Amino acid sequence: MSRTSAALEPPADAVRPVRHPDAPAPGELLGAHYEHCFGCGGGQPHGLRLEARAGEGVTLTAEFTVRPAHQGAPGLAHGGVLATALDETLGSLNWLLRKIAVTGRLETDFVRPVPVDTVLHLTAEVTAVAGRKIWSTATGRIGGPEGPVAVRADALFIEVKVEHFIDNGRPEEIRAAMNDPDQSRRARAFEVNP
Ligand SMILES: CCCCCCCCCC(=O)SCCNC(=O)CCNC(=O)[C@H](O)C(C)(C)COP(=O)(O)OP(=O)(O)OC[C@H]1O[C@@H](n2cnc3c(N)ncnc32)[C@H](O)[C@@H]1OP(=O)(O)O
Repeated sequence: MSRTSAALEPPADAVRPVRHPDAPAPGELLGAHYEHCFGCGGGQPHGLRLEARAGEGVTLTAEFTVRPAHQGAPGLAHGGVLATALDETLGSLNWLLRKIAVTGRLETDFVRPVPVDTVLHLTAEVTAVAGRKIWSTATGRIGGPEGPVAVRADALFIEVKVEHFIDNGRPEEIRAAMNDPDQSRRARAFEVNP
């Protein structure tokens, strides 16, 4: 299978990622970073409700159960939904670095069809960092954490300042997120150091 594009090959001067000292302990559930996130929030009726758990180093595991609302072909997960699960999993890794970053590029291989009711078992890790760029990779398996690979992705995240969201997001949601009395939830909505 073809490997990814040149933009997803870290340069020679890229460095190994460093887990932030305040990152959640290995095994700890990350929880939703924002209630209305389609990938992980509980406030989206048809959202993925993906659950990610910190791993060792800058790695994590995640699970997503394909529901009927996630179909593309009859009885099968939509490819865009699977890409969303990969994007959410990869995006969650940045919480272990305590960096605010958005997806710049996401390249996905769809290896096997994923039926409704299947649990997709994901693993992900940051592979390299250079300046504002963060390279990461994820794999999704079915039939169990050691089952056959169904999807995989490589990605480049770009670190941004919190103003990225404040300046570009719809004011209504930005205001609501910033006025959340819970400081930790307020911070996590934008993945900012609390
Ligand atoms: C907040 C919490 C999130 C928690 C998890 C959520 C998981 C889901 C994650 C997402 O889905 S985030 C939403 C989807 N992504 C976006 O909406 C991003 C939209 N794009 C942008 O806002 C800008 O294009 C971006 C911030 C990514 C880059 O713009 P900048 O003006 O800041 O950067 P610039 O264009 O100067 O590029 C900086 C470097 O990155 C490189 N780069 C930027 N975009 C790239 C790209 N798409 N592909 C490859 N390289 C890219 C660029 O070539 C350059 O490399 P060099 O430094 O080596 O010159």
